[in-house]
Amino acid sequence: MSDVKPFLVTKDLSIGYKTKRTERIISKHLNLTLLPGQLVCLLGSNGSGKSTLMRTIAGLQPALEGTVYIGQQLLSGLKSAQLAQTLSLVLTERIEAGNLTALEVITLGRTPYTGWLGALSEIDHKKIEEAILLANVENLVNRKIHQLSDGERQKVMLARALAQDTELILLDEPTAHLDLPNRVEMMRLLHNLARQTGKAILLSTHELDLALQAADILWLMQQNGKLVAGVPEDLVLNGAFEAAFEKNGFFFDKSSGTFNIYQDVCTHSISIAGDPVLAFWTRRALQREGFGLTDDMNATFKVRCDRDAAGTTWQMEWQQKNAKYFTIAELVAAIKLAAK
Ligand SMILES: Nc1ncnc2c1ncn2[C@@H]1O[C@H](COP(=O)(O)OP(=O)(O)OP(=O)(O)O)[C@@H](O)[C@H]1O
Repeated sequence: MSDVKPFLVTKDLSIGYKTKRTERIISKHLNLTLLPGQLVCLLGSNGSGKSTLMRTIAGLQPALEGTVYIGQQLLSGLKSAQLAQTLSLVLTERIEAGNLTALEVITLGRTPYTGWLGALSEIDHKKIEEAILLANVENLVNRKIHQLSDGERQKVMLARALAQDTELILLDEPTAHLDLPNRVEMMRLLHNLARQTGKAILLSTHELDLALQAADILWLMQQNGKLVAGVPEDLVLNGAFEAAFEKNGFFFDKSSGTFNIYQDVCTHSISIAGDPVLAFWTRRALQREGFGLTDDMNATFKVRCDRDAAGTTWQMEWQQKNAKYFTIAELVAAIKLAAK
């Protein structure tokens, strides 16, 4: 057994909403652990309870039952100043930062140590500088926060959390509003940060692909209210990942690690061999057309794709016939014709 001390532990935690008359349990019996240096992605379909769990862990809403330990201490016993030195929370909503510059917002991350408008010590300055470098926002520090793009502001808010220098960082949908390159960059940044700094990072996201690649551990909120935790690849192979997002009209393709919106509608089967990149994109085009793909040697159409200095070719065999094509468009057109 490892003797690494977790930064976060939940014991038999129930999360949800309570009024005088009603209680709505979103998830219960949550026994979760977050270790130093771990990047954990919290995934689940809309309304499954991700924000509720994040808010409960951050102490923004009470647990219905059970306990949350931050470090070795009970969350409910921590004073807000102590909590702010242990846990930082980055939300997606636009913050009201008036006319502040990015540097001033990042500096606010030191408030738990300096007090409101307190003088900055040498350590504070050092932590702010480190945070700016880690979050890669050197070029933004003198800009007004309200003049930044969503992606730029999101990185500044991460820098503020880093300046707060807590063991635990919680981020609610940090990639919302970002374009694809910035989503990839943010995930890579968070992945590297966990590794470099030993902080534990928990983020909720709808970026299934990126989470599968970047997370050390996934927390999957299932449709039945249960939460399954594990290494991404294990959750894919044991079907838990697929089950969390089960819906009619698409399925998770374990062989490519992507959700597939197409369903086989054609009875003919096709096998594809050869160059793996060409095979991948050929498969995509054929699935869109509704063809079933197989590894079976007895497939109706056998395609072999190759790439060399002369270019790309698709060789197809069917019913003792043989033909060669030079684009996917030509291949698909030929198969559609032959399959009629
Ligand atoms: N203040 C509230 N009072 C009662 N129920 C609430 C409250 N806020 C959220 N809920 C309900 O709790 C459930 C979980 O909501 P939550 O916002 O945690 O889901 P989520 O996984 O973050 O969703 P999304 O992916 O859409 O952001 C939902 O059914 C929601 O309607």
